[in-house]
Amino acid sequence: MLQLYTRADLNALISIRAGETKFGERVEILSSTKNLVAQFQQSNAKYVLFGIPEDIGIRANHGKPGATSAWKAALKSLLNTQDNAFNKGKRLLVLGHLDFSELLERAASFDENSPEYHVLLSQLVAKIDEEVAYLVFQIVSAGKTPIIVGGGHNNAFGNIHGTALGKNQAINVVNLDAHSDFRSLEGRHSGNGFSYAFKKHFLDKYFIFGLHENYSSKKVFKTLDNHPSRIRYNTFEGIKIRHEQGFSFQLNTALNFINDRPFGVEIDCDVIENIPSSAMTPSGFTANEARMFASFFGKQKNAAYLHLCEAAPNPTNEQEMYVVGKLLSYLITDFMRK
Ligand SMILES: N=CN[C@@H](CCC(=O)O)C(=O)O
Repeated sequence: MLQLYTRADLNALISIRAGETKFGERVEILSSTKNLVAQFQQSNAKYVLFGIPEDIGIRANHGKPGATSAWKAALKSLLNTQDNAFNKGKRLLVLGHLDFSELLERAASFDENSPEYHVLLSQLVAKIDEEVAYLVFQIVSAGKTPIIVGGGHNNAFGNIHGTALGKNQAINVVNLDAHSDFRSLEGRHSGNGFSYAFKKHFLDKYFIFGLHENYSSKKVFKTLDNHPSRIRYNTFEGIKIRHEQGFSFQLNTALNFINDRPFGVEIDCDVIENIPSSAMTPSGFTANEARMFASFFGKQKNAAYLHLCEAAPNPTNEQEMYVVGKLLSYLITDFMRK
């Protein structure tokens, strides 16, 4: 269920300072969930931000839980950036979050040792898919660009589905990720959002940017290689370790591949070095390279949404919450820059 935020909710997160205006003081909000599409249409904001604090898809994919806390960290950090000529709060409508606490409770009640455990979790993920897709559809059909903070990468499926319905056509996606998330159609989880979207014809062309060569199976590579006109990828090792390809050149290669129709922009934080996530890595793109990616694709006319997912800061660790919040807030504001 969509949980809207009031001005008071946002103000409680903002450190107001005399003589300065914080980004959060300028963002738009909504006061009712009625007629969302009409309300979005009336808004002057180009972007609509919402969170998906859940990690059920990650659990269903045998991953390390914890992605529920990224949204809280991101929102606080974003609202406290400065509002200025570069960084304009009025361009963003902060909607709220999809509240899946009931599903999270159900997931926590399942017996991890039961042979049915992952199947039951997948069924909950399919419910999350429906709500994500419906909300994204409403935002996109009102002509706005959703910015979504997860949550697991399972939510790519709802994003692609909702955007395709809102645009009345299959869409393309560029995904900055160590993994393709193109696993088998074995029940929904965070490792198969793109394969399901492809199978259901919501996803036309898919470019994976920065795959880690050690973490995709032969089977997955074979599946990706089976669709050369619709699926392309480069690898982190090819770009950053062996220097076979330049980062900027690859940004343009990916854009040329996906720019023939609206495209989604996905960033899985497990591609960024030392960021707490289900598949945290000491070797990956830097925060600045992820920022370049968000900025580069955010500027494109066909950019239809931004999804930041899989960051999993420990909510009791202030330092982790601070670092992840700041990273996500940079990525959001880079994407929004003109
Ligand atoms: N979305 C992530 N997908 C990775 C899982 C990484 C992990 O959580 O360990 C995958 O399926 O391989």
